[in-house]
Amino acid sequence: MMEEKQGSVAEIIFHNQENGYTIAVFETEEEQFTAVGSLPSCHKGSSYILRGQWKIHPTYGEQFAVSGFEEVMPSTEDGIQEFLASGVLKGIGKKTAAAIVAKFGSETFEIIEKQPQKLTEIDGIGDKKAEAVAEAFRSHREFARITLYLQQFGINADYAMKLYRVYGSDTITAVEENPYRLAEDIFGIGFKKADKIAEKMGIARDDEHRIKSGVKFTLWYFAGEGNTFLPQTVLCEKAGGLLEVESDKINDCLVEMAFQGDVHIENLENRNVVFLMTYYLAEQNVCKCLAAINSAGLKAIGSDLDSLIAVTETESGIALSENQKYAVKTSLNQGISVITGGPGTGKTTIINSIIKILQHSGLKTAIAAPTGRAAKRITETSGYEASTIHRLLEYYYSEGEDTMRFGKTAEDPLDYDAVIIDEASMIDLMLMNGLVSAIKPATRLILVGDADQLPSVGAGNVLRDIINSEYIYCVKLTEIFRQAKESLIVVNAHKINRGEYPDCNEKGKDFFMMRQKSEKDMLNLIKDLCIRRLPAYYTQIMPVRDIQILTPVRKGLLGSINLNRELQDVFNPPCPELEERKAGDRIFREHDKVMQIKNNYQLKWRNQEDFTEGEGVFNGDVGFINSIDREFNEVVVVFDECKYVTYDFSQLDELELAYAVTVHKSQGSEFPIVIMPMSWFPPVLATRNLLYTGVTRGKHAVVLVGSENKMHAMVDNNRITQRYSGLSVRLKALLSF
Ligand SMILES: Nc1ncnc2c1ncn2[C@@H]1O[C@H](COP(=O)(O)OP(=O)(O)OP(=O)(O)O)[C@@H](O)[C@H]1O
Repeated sequence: MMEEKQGSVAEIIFHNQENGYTIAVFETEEEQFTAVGSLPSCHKGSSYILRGQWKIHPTYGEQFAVSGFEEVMPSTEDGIQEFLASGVLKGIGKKTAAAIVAKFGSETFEIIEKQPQKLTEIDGIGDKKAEAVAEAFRSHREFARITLYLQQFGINADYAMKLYRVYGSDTITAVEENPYRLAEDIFGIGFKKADKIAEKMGIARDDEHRIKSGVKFTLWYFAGEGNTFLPQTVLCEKAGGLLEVESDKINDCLVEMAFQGDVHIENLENRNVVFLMTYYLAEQNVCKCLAAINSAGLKAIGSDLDSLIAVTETESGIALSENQKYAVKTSLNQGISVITGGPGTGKTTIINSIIKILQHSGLKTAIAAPTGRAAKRITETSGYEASTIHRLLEYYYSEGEDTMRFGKTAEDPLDYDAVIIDEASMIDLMLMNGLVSAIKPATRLILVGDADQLPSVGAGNVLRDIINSEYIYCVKLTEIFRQAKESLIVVNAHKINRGEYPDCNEKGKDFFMMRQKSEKDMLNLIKDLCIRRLPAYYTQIMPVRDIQILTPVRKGLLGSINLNRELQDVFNPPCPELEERKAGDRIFREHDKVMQIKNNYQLKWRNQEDFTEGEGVFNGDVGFINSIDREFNEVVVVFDECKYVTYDFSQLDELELAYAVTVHKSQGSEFPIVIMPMSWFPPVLATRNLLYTGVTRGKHAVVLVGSENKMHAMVDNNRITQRYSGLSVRLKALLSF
């Protein structure tokens, strides 16, 4: 039940300057209690009217959870003095506060706000300090007024602070003029939240700002699903459903948005399509750059290629097949080339050969991959130092723009004669745009990957679009080499890819199917495999680190959320020695295996082995919780066994438990042992493509648990989710030039 309390802060137990989260002891005339919630610029002695309700904390008992508040300015001289000395106004200590109140009494606030020059009558306060005190007081009052105003629209103090940081003293005007602006300007406020605020403000359903914001939200939402544009009819239908307005109104707004440069409308393959401007510009630029790189003259390779290939064959002891030789030659003779093939078809072998030839010819070469895990793997398998594409492009976080930028650009391009990118199927349109912008013509760009893997998480279908366009030379590798043939994982992956059912349970092999009928039995078997059966057979493994459960879905008994809950219980159960922290409906415990689920370019890490430091933790990075500190509200996670990253409790939404992850999230990673449940999953997800991607993540063993029929159904389901992307069409158009 909601209650209201008026009191003052007797003691601050915790206060986070960044988001205002506070735990404080409050005093009213009758009682003392602990209040918890967002109370920005809260100080000892501040008085408030608090709104909220009583909650029981399992460790700390009864607490008042604050949902709204109003600061009450003190009226007595003692109260004013305590306020001034509380630290709210920097530079005023106890002595100065006492002197000010002794001189101006109950008019103190009035003087500070309106006639600050009078403060110079006090010893130790000059003109500059007087103005600074006045400024701090005004902004404190202004923020209190803004917070109070925003509360009526359901905007809590945490968001009020974010708004105030962006709009400053114009916050109220900004919200009143167009609450939908918040969806674009404030991280954490999306269209739906902005729409709720607008509804409380009485803004009409067919208001122009509302429709434009809903259109952008729809385009962003579908970009999140992989699409760089939407056909106009689809956009009108989807945005119309969201906004509950007619298509005509949306079409009218679209025209205006196109004039304002928010969206781009064009006719692509005989239908009108709508792009968010950023994606349109990126697609255009990728085409332009690919055309420039493809047609530029190249620095010559040292001597004739056949003899150079022969040298690398002698060095490696591997005689390349004709197709492999063709791939090597193509990539060295063309501005851009693509080498694609499934597992064990010799991609790494070819990369090694290409690098050697480039080195023999004195050509400077860079090798990179879209993720840190993939880069690490290249370094391990090839012996050449590979980096992430982000690092190659010298990414940094631009404070002013509040976004990530690349240091390497068209103006300051990469200084290499060749750039080799592995795992190219994971590159999305925006990353490709960054990459090709920074590659100067006359550099060879060699894209290596498996086009049959799931496409990139981000928008675009870059590798497949490039291959389908036929604008760029592409070599397809199909032969599986002897050594790779010994692995049933490799052989079965190719079978799955061809639409054939995999062979299971050959003795002494690495690919197994363990049949179970009910989902509950599958779950129990997965747990048993993890804690008992697999560690007993593969005695070298560390189960939590080396066994990875991959599932198509997040929800349901066999979805990643529930699997994580169940596996946390067996791998890392509650224990009095282990600290834990609840975040939403998840519990994080010391030693838990966790995954970062968004790119954070600002998060700092420290390498405890070589004491280097840096910034940036990426979507898909897996680590372990080293410690949880309740006093400082911090969780320390170790990535790659040596990189320590500190998360504030308020950042825990960037982490998820990672005993089980979705196949989509596992792209680019390899795990010693992979377990995949084979149950009924929605057909849009349970595809051949997804099974293939999951199976190819396993290095030493793949165990499928569940129904063979369901596994067969996945192999039969050759549906490839259609992504709207214009890159292929644009590249095709270049063929006629
Ligand atoms: N021409 C060849 N003759 C004999 N063996 C070869 C040849 N090319 C590659 N191999 C061998 O085949 C195996 C797979 O090759 P490689 O690792 O290069 O493939 P890959 O496509 O990179 O595989 P993955 O995608 O699984 O990493 C390796 O053991 C490699 O030594």
